[in-house]
Amino acid sequence: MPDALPFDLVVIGAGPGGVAAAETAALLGRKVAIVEATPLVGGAAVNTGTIPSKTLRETALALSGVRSRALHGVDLSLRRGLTVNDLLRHERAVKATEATQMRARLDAYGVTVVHGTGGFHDAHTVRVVRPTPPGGEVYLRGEKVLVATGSTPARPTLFPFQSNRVHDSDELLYISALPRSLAVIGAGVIGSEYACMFAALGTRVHLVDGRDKLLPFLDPDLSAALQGAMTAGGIRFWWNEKVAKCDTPRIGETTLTLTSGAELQVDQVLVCAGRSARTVELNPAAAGFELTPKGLIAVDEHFRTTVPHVYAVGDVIGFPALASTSAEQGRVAACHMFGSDEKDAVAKFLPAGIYTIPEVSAAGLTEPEALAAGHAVVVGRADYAQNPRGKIIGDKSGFLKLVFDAADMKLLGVHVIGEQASELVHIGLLALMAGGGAKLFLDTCFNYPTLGDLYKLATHDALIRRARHAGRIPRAVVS
Ligand SMILES: Cc1cc2nc3c(=O)[nH]c(=O)nc-3n(C[C@H](O)[C@H](O)[C@H](O)COP(=O)(O)OP(=O)(O)OC[C@H]3O[C@@H](n4cnc5c(N)ncnc54)[C@H](O)[C@@H]3O)c2cc1C
Ligand SMILES: NC(=O)c1ccc[n+]([C@@H]2O[C@H](COP(=O)([O-])OP(=O)(O)OC[C@H]3O[C@@H](n4cnc5c(N)ncnc54)[C@H](O)[C@@H]3O)[C@@H](O)[C@H]2O)c1
Repeated sequence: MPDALPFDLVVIGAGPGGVAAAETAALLGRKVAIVEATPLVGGAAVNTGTIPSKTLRETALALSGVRSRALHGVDLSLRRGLTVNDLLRHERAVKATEATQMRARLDAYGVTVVHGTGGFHDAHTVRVVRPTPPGGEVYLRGEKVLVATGSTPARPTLFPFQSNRVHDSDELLYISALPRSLAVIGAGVIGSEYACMFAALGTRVHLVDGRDKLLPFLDPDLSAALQGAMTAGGIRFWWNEKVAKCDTPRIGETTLTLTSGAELQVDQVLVCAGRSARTVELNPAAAGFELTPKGLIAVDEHFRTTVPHVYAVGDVIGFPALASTSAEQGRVAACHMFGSDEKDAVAKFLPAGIYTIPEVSAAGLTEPEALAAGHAVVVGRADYAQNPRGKIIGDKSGFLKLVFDAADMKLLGVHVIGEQASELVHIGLLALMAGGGAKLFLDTCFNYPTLGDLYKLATHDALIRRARHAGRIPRAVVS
């Protein structure tokens, strides 16, 4: 082995987890190297997953006229001449800019970016195989090593991915034609988001899932509302179904035979059946740790593996496997390994933002979770249609649901479905972080007209329900 270049920290994988750890360690004055297998930094978040899918959604909303159709009598639909390039152009521009900016930030922080595939040579040394040409190997020695190699789409063997009409979520970004009809396999977050996007573009979408409920971790009111909106948007759900057979003739439509015997004829197939941790090139045995039976890396609350100077964050450690939480974990790991108390734990409340059409977002407890935890619960709901900004943007079905502890009116959970849900949730998220509740929302003066004002309306609703329950408010007498 040639001499290894010495660093305080060697990070393997430049997705949100690895980049956040590298930047944090650099800010703490440490000498950091980050190894990335692809030519661009940013990982799945920037290059194949989060940013691409959200950009495609935005483009689809604009091109299809879905947003403008909600406004009275305005239809700006451009769908007729839509090509796949119209859809993908903005996505390519946004992700390229984001990756370039992220790389520039790493350079500015003095982080050494090494292009190549990293794996353990021994517990402190990472061997990097450089892409050819020019090829070759580089060895990096880290006092600490952090693994943030992320995940790749699961590819069930039943599906002929060699066909150019059967895709996983990475390949979807290279389709050559918009699907006339599409079977999406897996109604998880990725499948639901892409199903909505294609339905908005006018593709006939079938959404197939082995389970019987849409995104079961959501508050049931939101899950039901989302399923209703997706159905109204033209998506056909196939619950308790898996694909038993997928026939892709060279010419003509693909036939999917489902476990019930039902047959679907579709133009293209998108498989979104979960993701697998990427550890194939890692060689963890050389570092002295093993993978779990599910192929993940087990860590403690500081994101340390069983080898104390080796840490792991992000998708490679499993749930919740989000860009937001991966970055959060990266910061905690970097602070812990260098003895900083700047950030000693991940945030107590982690939000979920799901970019379906309509968008859904939540933080804290759902109503059933709050009840199961023994709280006396009162909920407050406010519909976008009751709010002037909601009327202006033409969102007739969105709503905000707040879950309070009826005893002290502290907020336990916030749930939003509708335009800008993933932004609107942050008001409730901050209230959760601050231990606030009804008083905070009533004391706050919100801009008018804004969706933020829904917090006041939902709080009033909860207070009225609570007072009614206690018999303190008489019902209005209708004459
Ligand atoms: C379609 C889709 C949509 C998503 N939408 C959202 C969303 O809206 N919000 C959200 O929060 N999350 C979203 N996610 C999830 C999010 O993208 C991931 O949770 C996040 O990117 C994980 O970050 P990471 O740092 O763990 O790994 P990744 O982002 O996967 O990055 C890992 C990096 O490591 C590199 N690598 C792997 N092995 C090696 C090696 N041996 N040597 C060198 N480099 C290596 C890879 O090339 C990659 O660049 C989405 C994911 C997908 C697929
Ligand atoms: N907005 C966001 O936060 C966001 C967006 C996209 C992805 N992500 C992350 O990406 C990860 C992966 O998402 P995903 O949607 O691929 O996985 P997932 O595990 O969330 O969902 C997979 C779905 O596919 C179904 N399924 C699996 N195999 C099947 C089969 N053979 N036939 C029918 N149904 C089948 C499962 O029942 C499940 O509902 C998640 O961890 C998620 O957190 C997050």
